[in-house]
Amino acid sequence: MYFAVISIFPEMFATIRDFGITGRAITQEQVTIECLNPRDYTTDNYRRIDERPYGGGPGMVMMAEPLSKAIDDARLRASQHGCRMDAAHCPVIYMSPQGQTLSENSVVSMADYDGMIILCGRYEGIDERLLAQYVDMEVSLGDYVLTGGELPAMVLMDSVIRRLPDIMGDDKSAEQDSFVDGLLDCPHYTKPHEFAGMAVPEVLLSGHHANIAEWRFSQQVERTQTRRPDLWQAFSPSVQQAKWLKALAKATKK
Ligand SMILES: CC(C)(C)c1cccc(C(=O)NCC2(NC(=O)c3cccc4nocc34)CCCC2)c1
Repeated sequence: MYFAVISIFPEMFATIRDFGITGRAITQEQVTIECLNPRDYTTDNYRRIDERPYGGGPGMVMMAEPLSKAIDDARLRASQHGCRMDAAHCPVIYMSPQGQTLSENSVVSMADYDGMIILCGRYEGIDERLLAQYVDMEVSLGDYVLTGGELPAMVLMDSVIRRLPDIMGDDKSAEQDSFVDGLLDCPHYTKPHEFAGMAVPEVLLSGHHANIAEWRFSQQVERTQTRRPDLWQAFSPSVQQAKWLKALAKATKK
C-alpha cells in the first residue's frame, strides 16, 4: 500500500517509518510512505507556505498553491506506484477536526485502498479553496485541540497498516484482537508468576484452553459493560460468544 503524506514536518514520520510493525512493513516493501513538504513546492525566496487570514483574526493560514503542487506530485508518485487514481482507490484525505471520526470500522474499509494521499494541517488550518478542489474525505481523530494533523495522520496509517494482509505475521493478533468484535480487551499476564504480591489467575495456568477462552471472554464482557456501555450496546456476539453469554447469565443467576 502506498502512502503520501503532505506535511511541513516530514521528519515526524520517522516515528512510524523507523519502528515496530509499521517499520517492518516498509522494510518488507509491503508499504511505502513518502513525505512531501509543501515548502519544496514554493517559488518565492522565503519558501512561504502560510499567510495572514483574509478577514483578519489571529494566526496564519496554509496557502493553497504549494499544497496543490505537492498533491499533484503525490498523485503522480501514487500512480507510479500502481495506484488507480480515483477517490475510491487512492483518496486525498485531510486530517481535520471537521472530519468524520476515525473508527475501526472505517479503518477496515480503508485497508482496501491502493493508497492514500494524506494532508496534515498546521496553524489555523488550510485555505478552503484547496480543500474544495482536492480533498475527497476529511477524517478526525477525535474532539480535542491539537497543534497539527501529523499525529492523527500517523495514527491513521498505523491502524490501516496493521490490517493489511500478512502484516501481522503468524501471531495473527489482528484476528484475535478483541476490538475486532467490538469488545474491550481482557487482562494480560506474563512472567514472573508473582509481582507485588499478586499472582496470575489460576485458570490461565490450567492449560485448559476452552476454560481460558471463556474466562477471557467473560473479562472482556465485564470490562466492556462497566467501562464502555456504548460499545456493549453495539456488540453482536458470534455463535460461540452467544453460548458463553448464556452460560455466564446462568452462572450469575445462581
Ligand atoms: C475538535 C475540536 C476540539 C472541536 C476543534 C475545533 C476547532 C479546531 C480544532 C483544532 O484542533 N484545530 C487545530 C488543528 N487540529 C487538527 O488538525 C486536529 C484536531 C483534532 C483532531 C484531528 N484529527 O485530525 C486532525 C485533527 C487544525 C489545523 C492545525 C491543527 C479542534
